[in-house]
Amino acid sequence: MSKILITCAITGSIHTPSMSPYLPVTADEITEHALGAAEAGAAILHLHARDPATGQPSAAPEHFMAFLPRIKQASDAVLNISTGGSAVMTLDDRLAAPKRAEPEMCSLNMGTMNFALYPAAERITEWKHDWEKPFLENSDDLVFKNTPRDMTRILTEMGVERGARFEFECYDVSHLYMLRHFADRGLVKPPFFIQFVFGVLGGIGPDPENLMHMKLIADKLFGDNYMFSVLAAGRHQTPLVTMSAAMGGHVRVGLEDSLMIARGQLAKTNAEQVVKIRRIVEDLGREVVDATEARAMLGLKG
Ligand SMILES: C[C@H](N)CC(=O)CC(=O)O
Ligand SMILES: [Zn+2]
Repeated sequence: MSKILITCAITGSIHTPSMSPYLPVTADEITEHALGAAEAGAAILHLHARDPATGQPSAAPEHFMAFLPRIKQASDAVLNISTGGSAVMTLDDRLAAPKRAEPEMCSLNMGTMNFALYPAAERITEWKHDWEKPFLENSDDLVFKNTPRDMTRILTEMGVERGARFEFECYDVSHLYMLRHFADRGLVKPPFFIQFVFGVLGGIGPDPENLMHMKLIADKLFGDNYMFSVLAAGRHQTPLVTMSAAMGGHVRVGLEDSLMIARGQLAKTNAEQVVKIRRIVEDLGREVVDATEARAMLGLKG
């Protein structure tokens, strides 16, 4: 089986500080977690920022620039900056930091969808910050917006104008057809790095049959011109990313996607999840690629 690419998503914009004392929030914490994940074998670091005082998801370029140069200086890992940000942010907000940082890679969510986080609120009894409870509870009426016009703008301003390549986040089969549409329009060039996303309430369910189906349709739409990776939320993370590795795919882990390292046990670092998945994929006979190989595989600007 081919070599395997590990992505680590360091902090995200879904989990909140009251869910885990180990969620990195400050620039120091995000830098430390990112370097630890890279050291453990993650070739790509997927990055969001937070307000260091409150832990609230932030689009502010200064919050990103407080850790990006430090990570870049200390590691050759590929930096992948989110353009998804958080569903409560405008597109201008979401693009501010990526346009400022001009990274090699950005994420791109391939559609508009419900993004329900409120079930998580029901498990929390003590809140660290006032913003957390309303943020989670109001997600029952939250829409993550990425219309074809929004996606065209992101592809143009980050891809065409700044040379970034993309982690295409596909939360459903329909998102694969949307990517095909943009490929037919020549706005994206192969090889396509497609992240199958499972377990977000509003997207496709975290079932192995859905992973098989997503791959079946991606094979049909993109032939050999794509690589797939899998991420899955919470307790679905290890089973589904392991399945991806067994199917010849790539994997994404990190505290953005799951706060756990085992049933009922919080992960203390992002690196712990990278070490765990690395052991599993190497036991499956896969060879983990480093950042240089990842750049060659994905055709990054370096
Ligand atoms: C489910 C993940 N939060 C997908 C994600 O990482 C989206 C993005 O940042 O653009
Ligand atoms: Zn993200």
